[in-house]
Amino acid sequence: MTRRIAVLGGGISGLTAAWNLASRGSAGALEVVLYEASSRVGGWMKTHTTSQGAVFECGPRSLRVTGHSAKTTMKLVSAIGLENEVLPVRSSSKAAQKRLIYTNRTGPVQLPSGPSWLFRTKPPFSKPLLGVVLRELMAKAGTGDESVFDFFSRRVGDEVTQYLVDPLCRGVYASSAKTLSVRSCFPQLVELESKYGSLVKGMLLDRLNKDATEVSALSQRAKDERWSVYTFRSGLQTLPDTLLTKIKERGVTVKMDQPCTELTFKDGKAMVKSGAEMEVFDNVVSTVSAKVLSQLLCGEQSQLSDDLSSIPCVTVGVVGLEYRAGDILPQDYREAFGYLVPSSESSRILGVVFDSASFPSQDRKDGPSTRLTVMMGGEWFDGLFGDPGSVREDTLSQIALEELNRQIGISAPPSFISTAILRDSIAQYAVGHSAKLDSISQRVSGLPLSLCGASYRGVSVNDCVHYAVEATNKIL
Ligand SMILES: Cc1cc2nc3c(=O)[nH]c(=O)nc-3n(C[C@H](O)[C@H](O)[C@H](O)COP(=O)(O)OP(=O)(O)OC[C@H]3O[C@@H](n4cnc5c(N)ncnc54)[C@H](O)[C@@H]3O)c2cc1C
Ligand SMILES: C=Cc1c2[nH]c(c1C)Cc1[nH]c(c(CCC(=O)O)c1C)Cc1[nH]c(c(C)c1CCC(=O)O)Cc1[nH]c(c(C)c1C=C)C2
Repeated sequence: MTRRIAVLGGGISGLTAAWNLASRGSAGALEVVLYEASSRVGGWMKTHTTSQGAVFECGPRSLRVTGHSAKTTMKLVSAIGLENEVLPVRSSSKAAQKRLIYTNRTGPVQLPSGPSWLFRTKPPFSKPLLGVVLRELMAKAGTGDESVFDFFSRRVGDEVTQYLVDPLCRGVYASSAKTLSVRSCFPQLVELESKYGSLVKGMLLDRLNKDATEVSALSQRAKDERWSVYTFRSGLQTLPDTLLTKIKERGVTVKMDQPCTELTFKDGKAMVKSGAEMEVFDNVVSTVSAKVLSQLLCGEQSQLSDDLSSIPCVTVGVVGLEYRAGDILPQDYREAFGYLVPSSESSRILGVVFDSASFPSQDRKDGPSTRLTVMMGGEWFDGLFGDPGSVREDTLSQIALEELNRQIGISAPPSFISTAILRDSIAQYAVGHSAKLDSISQRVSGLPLSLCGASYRGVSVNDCVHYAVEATNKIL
């Protein structure tokens, strides 16, 4: 008998889920229907190409090659025939090595790299970092879920946490180290602490343990050629666009502009309502955000709905800028990845990506230019700019230009500006997140419902792909 499976959402998680079901399920055994609320696939993955050929990413701009979930993405990239479209950044390049932080006192300075940091005092730090390493080796392990800030202050002290760890939280979760749960945001580090008693010791010893994940030709190439991150020649949207074509070829029904408006369960079946239409399925894979899913469930699942609605998301403002000069950035850090601003600094922006440094081939084709992306808001969006629904895009781009002028002295007018307010775009794994996940998985266990997507176990594209494959493998 044919099993009917609904996938809710056509972002990278939903497309991967549909692809895995359609390519691994035996012929005729599964019927897969994907519901997408909007008129395009990709979700937050969205590329805009100007008429002069410059590529601007509205959401994600590069994918990591290290870690378990990165291998799952590279396997997918190979399986759908995109190997030749990959555009890597090598680890040896300045864009991979030079990541900067900005403080009002120092301006942009390079993040620690290499042994010289151990013995010399370099800004913004007040001492050489050798003392921090020794302290880390001796620090006591913590108990229970704690904030990223508490975990690192205990292990490496407040200064390194403030200038190194907190900016990283802003550059991945758009929020502060004080809000986020270390267990949910950096589970590998908590594991190293509990296994080895020290992160430094753990990182050194763990190198000896081989990752047993099957290595695809692409991840072998990434390893041999020492890639750091990658995108695709025409931008990241190549991935969802290609997945859409491939899932259609494999018989998946894709319902565009058809949001799921209600999800109910009866007698082991799931009923998906979209407007006036209702369809019955044997399983549903939800990849929409926890907040959206909580609104689709009706009265009988009120406790599950409450748990889901307690996983928040923040809004990020993204201002893409192009300048008609190759030397708009100061010489010292022109080739860097970009800079992040710690939460302790007064700044109306989170950080700036120097896109041209990582991917110069995506610059416009008719002469020199520089592409930058200013990221704004996150946890601080409403406090700085007001209600995301009422903020004007040109207000955000004006603030971005003012901060670029104040922070790194760029006063020239850009030749192109693209501004997007991405509402509720980055899930927040606050302290207590893992307890919420336990409660959610208990409540879901009796239902024909699988959950994946950025709300639960990783916000990166790699994690979204990895957990979509894992969730659908369980159904298969
Ligand atoms: C500014 C920004 C920068 C980022 N940078 C990076 C980066 O550099 N590298 C990286 O790895 N990650 C990055 N990320 C994170 C990553 O892009 C996202 O976490 C990931 O794309 C989420 O994918 P998803 O499919 O889980 O969810 P989404 O992209 O949110 O997809 C969900 C889909 O569901 C649809 N939908 C919503 N409601 C319904 C409904 N009722 N019925 C049907 N469909 C519905 C939506 O329209 C959407 O298409 C970034 C994110 C942002 C916002
Ligand atoms: C300033 C805001 C943001 C910038 N990027 C993001 C935000 C909120 C979102 C984001 N960036 C990355 C990821 C995926 C994480 C992963 O595990 O793969 C997400 C959700 C990638 C990333 N960006 C930075 C780091 C250190 C990472 C981790 C992976 C990697 O090493 O490449 C740093 C960084 N992000 C931004 C800037 C300006 C910046 C550093 C200079 C923008």
